[in-house]
Order: sequence, then structure tokens, then C-alpha cells
Amino acid sequence: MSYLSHSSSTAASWMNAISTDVVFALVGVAATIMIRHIVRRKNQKSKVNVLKFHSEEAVAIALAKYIADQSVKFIKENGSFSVVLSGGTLIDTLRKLLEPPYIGSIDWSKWLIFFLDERVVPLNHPDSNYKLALDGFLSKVPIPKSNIYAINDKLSPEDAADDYENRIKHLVSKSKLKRSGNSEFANFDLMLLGMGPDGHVASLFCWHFQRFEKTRWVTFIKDSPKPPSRRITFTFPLINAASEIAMVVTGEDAADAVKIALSKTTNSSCFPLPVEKVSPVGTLTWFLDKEATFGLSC
Ligand SMILES: O=C1O[C@H](COP(=O)(O)O)[C@@H](O)[C@H](O)[C@H]1O
Repeated sequence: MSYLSHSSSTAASWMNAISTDVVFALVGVAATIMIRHIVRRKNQKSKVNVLKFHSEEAVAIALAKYIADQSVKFIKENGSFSVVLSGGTLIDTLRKLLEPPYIGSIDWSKWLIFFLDERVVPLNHPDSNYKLALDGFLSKVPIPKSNIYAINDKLSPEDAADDYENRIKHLVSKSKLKRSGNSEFANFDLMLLGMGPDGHVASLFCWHFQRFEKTRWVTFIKDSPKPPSRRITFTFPLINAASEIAMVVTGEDAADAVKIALSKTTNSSCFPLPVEKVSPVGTLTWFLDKEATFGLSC
């Protein structure tokens, strides 16, 4: 009995010692995994391609082929192709998709369209990115209307951002959009980004806190330095959860920001430029014309 009670108390103290050791070991392993994960996220480097073309027309031709190839690839993989559009000059640069062979060969019925940023104005207002995309591109291709996700233009910027974020989350919960492997953010197949001469992308500007947002998917700005002032915008965590990002930049106005972003020169007034924060989990491909690369050494 005494042996039993001795051995059972020894066993108990062993168990205590073992369980304390096991707990410490497990905590250690968990901490190591977390630190490795954080370091990996911090060091995560996108695959970057820089494509330079002699003219804007050559950019438009190459961009159409690239998008058509991505469409085939993602439709084969997922049965759909989620595309996020910017406003600005990008829409005109999509014009070659409206011509043969692409207009007839792309499976437009599988495309899902979203807006990277939007001005909080009625959807038929000349400043609306939706109207720009509709007039210049979407009305000319057979993408089902129900696959085009415009913002709710009846809401305030705050509510429109919440509403757009919730609608994207809902599509993820219904498996209409994928979730990004490393995070809870939606994983869009392709984002088509433009860049302003000041290095802004989407409606994420220098000197404006929205560019530092870490948790929201979509946020709002009411004092955009570029008019109109009231906008909503994808945040960098959502942008960088994309599989493919095409950064489409043409014209000499953009050359300074392109030089800063690609030659990694520091910019004393705003460092880093918003465009330098674009770093998707997949591939970033720059499409540049001659004017936009003015000042780059190679
Ligand atoms: O205001 C905006 O500007 C950027 C850049 O436009 P761009 O005319 O210089 O190409 C655009 O990407 C964004 O969607 C738009 O809202």
C-alpha cells in the first residue's frame, strides 16, 4: 500500500514534472512557429516582373494577352475569374480586349468584376469609376450584370465601405471568392492597378492614414487630395492578398514615382510611396511604356 502510494505519488510528481515540461515545450514550439510565421510574412517577397514597352499601344496589346491568359488559367482552376478594376487611364488601356481574338475567345460569363476604389458619387456621375468602366469596357463585353459588383451609391462613405467589405466577405463565405492562404482576406485572382503621378494606388495616398490600415478590407476617405474627396478603397492587406497584380503605368507624369518604386531610391517627402507597398502573395507584373520608364537606368 505504502509502495503503491509512494509509487503513485512519484508517478504524480513525474506527471506534474512531465506535464509542466510538455506545456513549456509546446509553448516554445508554438512561439517558434508564430515567430517564423511573422518573419516569413515580413520577409514575404512577391515575384516581380517588370515589362517595358516602346509605346502605350504596345502596353495595351501585351496587357490584353496577359489578361486573356490569366482568364483561361483561373477559369480552369476555379471555374471563375475574379477581376478588380481601377479607374483612371487603366480602363482605356483595356481596349484591346474588345477586339478579336479576345472579344470572341474569352469566357466572359465566368468573370466577376469588383472595384479597387470608388468615388462616392451616383453611379451615373462623370466621376464614378463604375461609369468609366461601364462606358469604356463593361458595356462592350458579355459579363452578366449580376457578376458586376458596384458600390451602393446611396450610402455615406463610411457605410459604403462597410457595405462593400461585407458583400465581399459574404462572397468568401459562400465560396464565390477564395480566401487567401496566409490570412483571412479574400484572394482575388487579378487586380488591375493604375498609379497616380504622386505614387498613389487605389485611393491610398501619401499623408493619409488609410494606407496604414491593417485589419479593414475596405475603408473610406473624405479628404482625398485628388478630387472627388469622398471615396472608398481596398486596403493594402486586401490588395496584397491577390494572386496576380498588374501595375499598369503609362505616360511621363508617372516617371518619377516609377523610378522611386523600381530603383528603390528614397523619396524624402513621402517614404515609402503607396505604390511601394504593393506586394501580393502571388506575382506583381509592371506594364510600363517608354515615357513612364524615363529616368530608369535599365
Ligand atoms: O483617382 C484615381 O487615380 C488612380 C490613378 O489614375 P490615373 O488616371 O493616373 O491612371 C486610379 O488608379 C484610381 O482607381 C482612381 O480612383
